[in-house]
Amino acid sequence: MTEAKPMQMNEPDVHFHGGRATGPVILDLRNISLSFGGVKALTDISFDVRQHEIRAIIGPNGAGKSSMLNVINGVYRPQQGEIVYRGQHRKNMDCYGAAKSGIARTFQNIALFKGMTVLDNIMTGRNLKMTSNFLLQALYWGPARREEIAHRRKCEEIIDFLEIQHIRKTPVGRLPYGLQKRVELGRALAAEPEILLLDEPMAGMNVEEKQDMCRFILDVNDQFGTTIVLIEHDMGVVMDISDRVVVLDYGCKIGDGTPDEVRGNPDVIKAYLGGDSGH
Ligand SMILES: Nc1ncnc2c1ncn2[C@@H]1O[C@H](COP(=O)(O)OP(=O)(O)OP(=O)(O)O)[C@@H](O)[C@H]1O
Repeated sequence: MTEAKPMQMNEPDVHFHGGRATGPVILDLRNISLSFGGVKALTDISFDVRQHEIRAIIGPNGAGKSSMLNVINGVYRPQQGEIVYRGQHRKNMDCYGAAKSGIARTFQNIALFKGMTVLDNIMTGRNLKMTSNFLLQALYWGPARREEIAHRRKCEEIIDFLEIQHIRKTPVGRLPYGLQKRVELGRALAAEPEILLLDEPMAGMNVEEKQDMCRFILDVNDQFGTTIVLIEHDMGVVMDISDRVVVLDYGCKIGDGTPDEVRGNPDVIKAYLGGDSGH
């Protein structure tokens, strides 16, 4: 994979959160409102994401977290507000366009091809990068063959990085849940995204699996320079790995800042302790 240039201390617009450097704003969500019929999923939400940042979105069930990720990757179009991505006002972008522009995501419920091997699942993440036409691919001839070899090499690099060499030929459906989540991360990484959206990457994992996943998220961010936006319910994980945290409740933003700032925010404490959110 292409390694990111290390962030220079004297670059303009470089910020430090918890000792790690983040760059200028890469994604700016301004006054986003989204409803489904009478249900207001998001009301006037604004926050930004800096390059190379690990940005968490937290909040009780039904707070609007997944809807927010779906707005970022073009699955939902908000009725109000604007999205500025890499300095450009993004209009009418669907999820294909978002993926093409460098935004990849994983899902709350694993969305892999269970009968296919780990390697083949990760290869599906390269689809957008494939340039040779269908006929050449079918004939497996010339440029198509060279291209496929290059894509496979990239996938093997990801497999090594995620330490899943031993299961590369195993059908995904036979793997334990924690490893399936890791394969899903691998598929998203295969697209070489600039921004990676992770929807509850640790859900359903045991402590050891969570530790592994945390390490991989930090390594992806560190070694490839990938900006990460994640939804996570495990507060220990969120507070440990995030640079900044945005807190939603009933579709409204009630907190935004460093883990320490958010931890001390009375509205956040009330949302988590005052209601029956179950967290
Ligand atoms: N496709 C949809 N159609 C109708 N209502 C929806 C849809 N998607 C989300 N909602 C509603 O929008 C609100 C926010 O839901 P969302 O799934 O974004 O919350 P969440 O914070 O991700 O919750 P959870 O932690 O339970 O995953 C909820 O009231 C939900 O019922």
